[in-house]
Amino acid sequence: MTDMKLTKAINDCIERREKAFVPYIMAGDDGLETLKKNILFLQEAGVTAIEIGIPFSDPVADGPVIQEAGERALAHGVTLRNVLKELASFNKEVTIPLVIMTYLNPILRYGIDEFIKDCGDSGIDGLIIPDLPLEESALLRDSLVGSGIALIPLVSLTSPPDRIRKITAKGEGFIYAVTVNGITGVRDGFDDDLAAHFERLKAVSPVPVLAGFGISTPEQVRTIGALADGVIVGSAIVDAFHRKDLQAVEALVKA
Ligand SMILES: O=P(O)(O)OC[C@@H](O)[C@@H](O)c1c[nH]c2ccccc12
Repeated sequence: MTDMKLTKAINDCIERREKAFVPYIMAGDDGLETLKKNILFLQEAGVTAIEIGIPFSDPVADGPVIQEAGERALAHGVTLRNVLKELASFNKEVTIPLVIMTYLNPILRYGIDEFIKDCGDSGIDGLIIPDLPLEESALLRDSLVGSGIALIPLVSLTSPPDRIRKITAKGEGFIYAVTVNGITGVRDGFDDDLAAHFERLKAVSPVPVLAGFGISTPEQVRTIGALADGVIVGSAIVDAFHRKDLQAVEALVKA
């Protein structure tokens, strides 16, 4: 599915010889009213799309910065349901694609069909569900047909070639290429083999390939961005918003 809004937005960047930049924010960190403010700020700064994290009690893939942001959001009573409702309230002001990142459990509790319908009303263009393996993805994939919402797969550094082929073949929106083994968070160095890994991924993927995990400085945005079609930055953005350091957010976008 290369005609989805999300894929188009990234392909437009590639055509302009730019890289896609997708920041991750924790929905409702420091209160649900920050959601609109942060999304409109990032849109104004020129990001390609935004990944909106839903706080969850058992965030197995998240490092400390995102875990703590999730705990703050949960303390403010933020749920998948009130995030979608809030997004729907200012949907018309948002022109860039929005992606929801959530673990599977909140979707199952919500009810799959109702969730997908509400995503449509809130202007959601993609889903990242880290604990939904390819083998189980039919669960959602079938209900998503015709919705225009992309199911974005994650590919890890250790995925063997055969699995990479299977995952990318079903890829929608973009491929989320995880650049480190382990949890999200700030990191100093990357695998020497990263360039070759991205070459292999881009060669088989029908949709753009974005790199995420451990990218936290403008310098890393440039070096890792050069290997992929763009980057996803989570912990560094979450941290900068929490410290109200909007200049740091902009520096990452501009890189
Ligand atoms: O925080 P980092 O290292 O910049 O990585 C991005 C990441 O935070 C974001 O995409 C994300 C947050 N939680 C996740 C869980 C799984 C996969 C991805 C994510």
